[in-house]
Amino acid sequence: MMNFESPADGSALRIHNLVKEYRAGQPVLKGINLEVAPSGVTAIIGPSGTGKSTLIRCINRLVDPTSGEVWFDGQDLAALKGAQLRLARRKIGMVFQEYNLVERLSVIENILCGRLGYAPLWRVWLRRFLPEDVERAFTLIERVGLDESFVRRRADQLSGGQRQRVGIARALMQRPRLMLADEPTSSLDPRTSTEIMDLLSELAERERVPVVINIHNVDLARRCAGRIIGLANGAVVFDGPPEALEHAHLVEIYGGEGWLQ
Ligand SMILES: Nc1ncnc2c1ncn2[C@@H]1O[C@H](COP(=O)(O)OP(=O)(O)OP(=O)(O)O)[C@@H](O)[C@H]1O
Repeated sequence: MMNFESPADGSALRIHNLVKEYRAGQPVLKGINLEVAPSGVTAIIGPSGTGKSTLIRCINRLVDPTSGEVWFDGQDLAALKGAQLRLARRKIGMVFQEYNLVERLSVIENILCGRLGYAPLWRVWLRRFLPEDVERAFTLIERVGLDESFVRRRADQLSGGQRQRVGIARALMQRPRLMLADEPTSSLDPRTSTEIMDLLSELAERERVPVVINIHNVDLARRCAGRIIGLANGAVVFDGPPEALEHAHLVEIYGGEGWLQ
């Protein structure tokens, strides 16, 4: 078998022959092979139910792959367990469609939650964060386009776009080596979706972190990603820059023709 142990070849992530079956004999992912460069935005597009979320979640092990390898930072994430998996996971920031904020906590506390994987339990329990973590949380509030007036606002008082900005800041708080975003704009209006995608793309460059995003909106994927991966029926059917994504590819990915006219 080929061995993809090291990212010394310049990839941040290498996925080899990844298979996921929720039911035995019915693979949702049918042997995915992918490499993600250490910078830039990669968008995964494809019809509903084709396995985009499953793919993203197999990377950080919110879903356990059935077989295959996920090489990241010198380790096969698919093979890790317990403490090793927790350590590896904290290097991967995750942004969710429904934000996954703690509603009754303030913006700053939600952002500081990004450090939970690093802090000893007693600090978490007493909510005593290190001054440098608090300072970084303040910096990130501005970096994601909010201002200091948001610091003490509770998460349940925010709009969808503001919540997603907090979700992104929380992921960045981990100082991640890779960011995953699972349909981060699906609950947002078109203008806010564009702003959030532009923000992710700007942060990918500024924070020098590769970002992999599942997204339904092909126009937004084209606008913000340097690379598009088209999934259909659990397999990669397109992999290239936005300029190379043509009508025929969209027909292959989504099927049919009428919707494209
Ligand atoms: N926990 C689960 N148990 C069983 N089947 C699941 C589970 N999660 C997802 N599936 C199935 O796996 C397939 C792929 O789902 P997945 O959510 O990965 O697709 P997707 O491309 O992200 O879809 P969408 O764009 O609608 O979110 C679907 O048929 C779905 O019903």
